[in-house]
Amino acid sequence: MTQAQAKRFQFDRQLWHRFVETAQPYFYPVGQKQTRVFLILILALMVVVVALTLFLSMGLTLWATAIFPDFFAKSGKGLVDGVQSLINSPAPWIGLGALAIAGAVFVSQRQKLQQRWLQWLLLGILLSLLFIVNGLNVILSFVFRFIDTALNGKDGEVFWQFLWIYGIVIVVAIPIIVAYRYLRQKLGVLWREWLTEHFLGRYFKGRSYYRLDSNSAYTLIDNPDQRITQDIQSFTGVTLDFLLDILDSILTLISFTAILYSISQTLMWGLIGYATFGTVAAIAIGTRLIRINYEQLRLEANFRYGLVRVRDNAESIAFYRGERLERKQVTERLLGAIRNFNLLIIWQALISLFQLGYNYFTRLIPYIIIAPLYLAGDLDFGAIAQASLAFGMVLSALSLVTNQIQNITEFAASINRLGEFYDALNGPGNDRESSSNAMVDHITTHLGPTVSLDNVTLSPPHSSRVLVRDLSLAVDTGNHLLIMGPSGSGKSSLLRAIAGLWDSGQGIIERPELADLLFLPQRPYMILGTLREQLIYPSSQSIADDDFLLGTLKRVNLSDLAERFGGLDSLENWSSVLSLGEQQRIALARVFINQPRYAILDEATSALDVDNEADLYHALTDLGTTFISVGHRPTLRNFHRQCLEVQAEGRWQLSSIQK
Ligand SMILES: Nc1ncnc2c1ncn2[C@@H]1O[C@H](COP(=O)(O)OP(=O)(O)OP(=O)(O)O)[C@@H](O)[C@H]1O
Repeated sequence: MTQAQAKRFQFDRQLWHRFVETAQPYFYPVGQKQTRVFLILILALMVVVVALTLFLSMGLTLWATAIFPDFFAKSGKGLVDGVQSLINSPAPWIGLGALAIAGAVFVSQRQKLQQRWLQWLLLGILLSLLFIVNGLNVILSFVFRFIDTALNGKDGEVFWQFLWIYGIVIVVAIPIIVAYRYLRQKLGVLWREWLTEHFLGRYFKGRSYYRLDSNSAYTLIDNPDQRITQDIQSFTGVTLDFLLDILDSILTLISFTAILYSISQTLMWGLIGYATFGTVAAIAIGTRLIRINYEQLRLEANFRYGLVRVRDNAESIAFYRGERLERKQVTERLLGAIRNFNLLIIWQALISLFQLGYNYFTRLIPYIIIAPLYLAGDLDFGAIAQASLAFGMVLSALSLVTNQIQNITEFAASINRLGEFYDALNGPGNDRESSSNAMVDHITTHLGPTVSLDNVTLSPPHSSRVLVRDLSLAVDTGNHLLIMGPSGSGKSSLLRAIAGLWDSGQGIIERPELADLLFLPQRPYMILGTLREQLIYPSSQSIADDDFLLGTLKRVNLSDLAERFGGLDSLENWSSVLSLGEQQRIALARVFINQPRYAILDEATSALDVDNEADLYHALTDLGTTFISVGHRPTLRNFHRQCLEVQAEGRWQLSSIQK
């Protein structure tokens, strides 16, 4: 593994940048220095939530005191006094000031936050619910303390009173907790939908899906499908989980550390030291897991793709009776995933060993420290249980990283996969730059009224082999060109260069906008959709009425097709229910329907009989479309005006065809 590769699997700045690049856009535009503003906005949101919760809890306490004055006078005196002194302190004014500042921060960013208010609102509600759940936990810790102490002191009245309070708190808490969980998932789903669209937009823009060449041995981006599906889903879900868990831990720390501090300072400081040690150790062990998790995601995706290929090529495999080899290949992919998984569970076991030791051992500590205080009469009985509860809460808050290290490393792996993908999608030619071909010049494409090539030398990607050297030709309107030559000489490659798919080499290609050209590739491509969508492809909206579509089917000799399958809106797996010749005729029908200025036909009639082929070429000539065809049959010469013969080692010969 190179040093650069090893760097992909560390907790470092690059991982942080990748995380921010992927996570931020849903909430705030990404760009230079924008992350700071984004973090300030999160802080402002927290300030709003804290201030509102402060006012809410003060208001609720005053309201409850007015309704149950006797109870609060007897049992809740401390709380009422606390709230009264809070009201008389500068806290409410500070709260109001903080609210105003936080509000101003949001207002100042309103333009950049356009269409992003829903996510901020949901995040705000989630944070508020989180605060409330935390507050309820603190109340419960006191309720139990009073229950235990009342039991120990045999005070029946107080005992029953607090049992009632417990019941009431639970009735309030359950719907809040359920709403909190629901909203957390809801925000995750909305975010996933947005982020997936965001990636899909880039994946299809500038033909990135082709440029990434994800099935090639040179690719940096394997299995984009898995990155767009599984990686994004886990990214959004886990980011929210972690964000809220971290905030929850901070709140728990603030509320329960105060309780713990009031019971025993030694216990609190010891705990903080212990948790710091645990976190550092967990990160050190966990770093190794990032790479293993990354590999696991890749190998699982390879395995799944192996099976998808079998499904897509079922008929060819069945003809060849290639089951044994296919099964062997799929099994090898499975074994690759299993081997890595075995490594993963060994490391997980090692981490569990550390985590369990860490967690079990600490359970004893509060008793060891608190019991002597109780036995000496310095603490009431309920304080022991409260101290253990507070200790447990603070410990779990401080041990977030230690306890979640496996999930964190899985998360880091998916951040890396998404980050790499994002970089590759955003930087045109990023992957090409890293290839050995980086020094080779590129063919330049200009827009012009007709197709012409000027001194074009063309090579396949990642190769120094020359397919054609210094080729110049012009295909003016109506001056149809036929390209011939031995198999593998570079005929289809020339078409790829005209389409802008390949640009390794030199020279200039002039062509109209791609929207004015229609390429029919060598292997007919049938989309997933209805017969109508099939015919109008690559247009996505209806560009012709039913009569025209049925007339075109007749023109390409498929007049019974619509009837055979139940109309233009019938849905089939067209690539398996149509013969190759029928698929080629559907592809030609697309030329009649879309009526491009140039049709580029790569052996597009190779599966048709000679008469059918002649009919279709005559119809194409009548249409007024200029065509460039690649083919082997000598009869094709009858329909073209010039012929390019591609020969070995980059040589070629251009001649006009005399009628
Ligand atoms: N993605 C690729 N990377 C590297 N080389 C490629 C790639 N695709 C095709 N080639 C090579 O480029 C050469 C030209 O391929 P091309 O498809 O243009 O041949 P062709 O003349 O159209 O052949 P045929 O008549 O058999 O369709 C072939 O030797 C092929 O192996």
